[in-house]
Amino acid sequence: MPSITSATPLQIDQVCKTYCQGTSTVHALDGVNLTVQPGEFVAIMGASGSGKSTLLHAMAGLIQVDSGQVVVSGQDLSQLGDVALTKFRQKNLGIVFQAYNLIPALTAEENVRLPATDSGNLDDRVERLLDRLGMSERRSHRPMALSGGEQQRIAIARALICDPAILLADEPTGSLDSVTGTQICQLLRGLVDEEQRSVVVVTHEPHVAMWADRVVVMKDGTNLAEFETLGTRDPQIIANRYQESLGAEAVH
Ligand SMILES: Nc1ncnc2c1ncn2[C@@H]1O[C@H](COP(=O)(O)OP(=O)(O)OP(=O)(O)O)[C@@H](O)[C@H]1O
Repeated sequence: MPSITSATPLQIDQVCKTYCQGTSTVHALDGVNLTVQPGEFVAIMGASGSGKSTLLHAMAGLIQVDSGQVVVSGQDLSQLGDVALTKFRQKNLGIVFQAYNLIPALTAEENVRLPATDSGNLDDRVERLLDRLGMSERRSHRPMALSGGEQQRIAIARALICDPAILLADEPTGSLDSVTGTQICQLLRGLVDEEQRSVVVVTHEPHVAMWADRVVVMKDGTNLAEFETLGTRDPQIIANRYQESLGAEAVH
């Protein structure tokens, strides 16, 4: 296992999570290992039910794992109580969901400001983010008056307001048309290339995964295989590599 340093944004070591419902038991995560480097863009692919969202939620500290370690920027999340975990998450992780999860009663700008924990330079940070995401002109609109792509831009701005080193996104383009989805992927790529953030995206889509540096393939709660994209922006190549990976042995 690579050594954990505070500079390693994300280290997942032998993580297991089991759900029990009635008499049935689901091993949603079954010994997952994953390290995400600074300035790396990782896509997590896999069939429905393979454990992708559970893994992302474990990385975000949104669920407790049964065993194994989730270490974010040198901090083992299991060592934090609820309040400390919430504060740590706000400062160190940005999280984006398929459904945007904006507060309907607040304007776009108010949604972006909402998670800010310190007021230092807040106006400047909001301005820069709205500008960076091309949303300055739409700042006074409520979510209902924004397109899906605009809502996702605001959700990304909100996720970045505390300047986290890591952005986690669960199917961020799942509700968008392909042109808007590509714009969001380019934006995420820019956060890696221009700002050296680490980005982890859960996706079913090769045309989303192709923007990553590395694709991790999940199957039955394990990280079955992984491959580097080597800068190809060809979804067919990614789809072929993904299919080949499903025939591969587990990475452990
Ligand atoms: N809260 C829960 N309670 C019970 N079972 C759960 C819960 N969350 C996830 N599971 C189960 O764990 C397994 C993995 O689910 P998960 O949502 O991580 O898969 P996924 O790969 O993200 O699927 P999809 O692509 O359909 O979103 C599935 O069998 C799912 O039914």
